[in-house]
Parts: sequence; C-alpha cells; structure tokens
Amino acid sequence: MLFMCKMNSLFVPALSNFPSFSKQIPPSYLPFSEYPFCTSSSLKNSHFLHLKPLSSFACSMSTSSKVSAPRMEVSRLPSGEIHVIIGPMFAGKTTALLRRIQSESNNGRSVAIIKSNKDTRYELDSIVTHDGAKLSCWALPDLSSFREKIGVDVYDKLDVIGIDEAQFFEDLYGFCCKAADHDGKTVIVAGLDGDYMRRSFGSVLDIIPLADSVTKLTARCEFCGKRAFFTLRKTEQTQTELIGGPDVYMPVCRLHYFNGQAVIEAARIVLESQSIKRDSYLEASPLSN
Ligand SMILES: Nc1ncnc2c1ncn2[C@@H]1O[C@H](COP(=O)(O)OP(=O)(O)O)[C@@H](O)[C@H]1O
Ligand SMILES: Cc1cn([C@H]2C[C@H](O)[C@@H](COP(=O)(O)O)O2)c(=O)[nH]c1=O
Ligand SMILES: [Zn+2]
Repeated sequence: MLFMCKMNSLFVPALSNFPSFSKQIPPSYLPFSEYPFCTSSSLKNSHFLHLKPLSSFACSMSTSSKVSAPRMEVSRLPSGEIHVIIGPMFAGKTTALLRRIQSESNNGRSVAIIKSNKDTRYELDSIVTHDGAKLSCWALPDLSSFREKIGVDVYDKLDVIGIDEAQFFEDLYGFCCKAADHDGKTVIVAGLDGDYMRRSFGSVLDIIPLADSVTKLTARCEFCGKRAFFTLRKTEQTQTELIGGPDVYMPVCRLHYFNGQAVIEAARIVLESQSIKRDSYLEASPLSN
C-alpha cells in the first residue's frame, strides 16, 4: 500500500483504508535452536528468546558459568534489506525506483517514498521521472525527520521505504542502518554516485558496504549514443549542488566526457563572439540612434 504524502491538493486516504494497518506485526521470536550465538545453559531451557533491538552491538548472554559472557541483544524484527540504484543523470534511476515500489505495493507490502526537498524540478511532493511518470512522496530536508513526519505507528508498520535523490541526504548512512538493521525495513535507494566532476556525491557511496545489492545504470551518450556513465554540466557554474535537468546536464560516455567539455567550451566561445559582433553591429547601426 502506498502512503500518500500530506498534500494540500490531494486527499490522503485514511489509514483505516489500508488493510495492512489491521495487521499487527507480531514481535518476532527466534526459536533458541536457530539462534547462532546463545550457548549458555540458562538460555538453552528457554523455548523462545525474546529479541530486543540492538542498543550498541553490545553482546551479553546470561550464563550459569561464574565468568559472565557478554549479553547478546539482537533486533526483534525480521532483518531488513538495502538496495542501491546509482548511475548518471537520465540513466533510469527514478524509473527503476518507481517500478520497484509499485511492485512491492502490488504485492501488498506497505510502502512510502522520500525525496530531497531540494529537488524542485518537476513536482515538489512527487518523485517524477524525466519521462513524466510519477508517484506521491514525502519531500523532506533530511531523513531523520521522516519517522516523526509520517507518525511512529505508521512508520512501525511500513515494510518498504524508497529514497530518491539520495545524494542530497547527509544523514543517509545512519538512516539506512537503523531502518534496515534495527527496524527490519527494505530500503531502496536511488541517487547519483558521482557529481559533474565524477567525484563521490553526498553519502551514496558510503552505503555500498551496507547494501544487499548495488545496480549501476547507464544512459545514452548525447554525442555518440553509446552507453553513458557520467554526467556533463553544460553551464559554467562550479558548485556541486545545482538543481537542473537537460537544460544544465547531459549524459556522456568516457570519450565525450572530455571531448564534450571541449565542444561545449568551443560552442560557448563561438556564441560569445557572435553576441559581441551582434552588439557592436547594433551599436554602429543608424537604427540604434
Ligand atoms: N540521453 C539519455 N539517455 C537515456 N535516457 C534519456 C536520455 N535523455 C532523456 N532520457 C529519458 O530519461 C528517462 C530516465 O529518466 P529517470 O528515470 O528520471 O532517470 P534518472 O532518475 O536516472 O535521472 C529515460 O527513460 C529516457 O526516456
Ligand atoms: C551531476 C549533478 C547533478 N546535480 C543535480 C541535478 C538534478 O537536480 C539532480 C539529479 O537528478 P536525476 O536526474 O534524478 O539524477 O542532481 C547536482 O546538483 N550536481 C551535479 O554535479
Ligand atoms: Zn559518447
């Protein structure tokens, strides 16, 4: 089930409309025999081990032996997942995220999508692909505010969380850790791996070691039509974060990442010289007096 964001113009379906809300997620118990770490006699007698969320990966187990072994605390929820989708602009990252979220929702799982509120290109409260496909989302300045914004009860019952424009979230690593490791969520992350200078962008590459799967998508080079792995910026701005679409960026192959920059620079020089000639012509023209 898809949780619509709280949009002024759209009705947000009442939570009771979502059958999944009638389903309580039972606290998950792990039969002792399947629990990999507990060896102490005091635990062997317990048929079920009530598992509590990890506090700080501290391990402690009550034992009958005189030397107390560290106490093990493990998450009480099924283990989550993290799937990362990266690539240059126009590679189909948002399209892939949207399709995966739709598929999870069609399978009856409760889903929600978050994107950075810095992305104002198309619609603020939707993720929108360059083809115009879209889904409602929560447009937020950071990920840590999500649980409070959506409501703790609703968050606890979410199965899948999609994140788009992940390069803009500074708290991406911590959020993914907690959501997947502690809260048992399936987190699907879409974002740029590199900026226009091919440098690591935001924290996207930091979560690769946390991931169950990593998919790097490619676009088509705007110069030669071959696979594009990088994003070229057409304008002269040099700040890392610059929101824009095909007006500012183009996907390119390795060859045209370098040649393309030379072509764009040459075009810029030609255009500037033409505008200078035009201006000087207009100034000299009798019509200009
Ligand atoms: N040069 C290009 N190469 C590939 N797709 C492109 C290109 N220019 C525009 N597109 C369109 O962009 C769509 C991908 O949009 P989207 O999923 O939003 O990409 P991303 O999120 O990776 O920027 C493609 O399906 C295609 O129709
Ligand atoms: C390369 C690059 C991109 N951005 C911005 C431009 C867009 O608003 C997003 C990426 O959008 P996508 O099509 O969904 O991938 O990021 C930027 O700020 N800096 C860059 O170097
Ligand atoms: Zn090329």
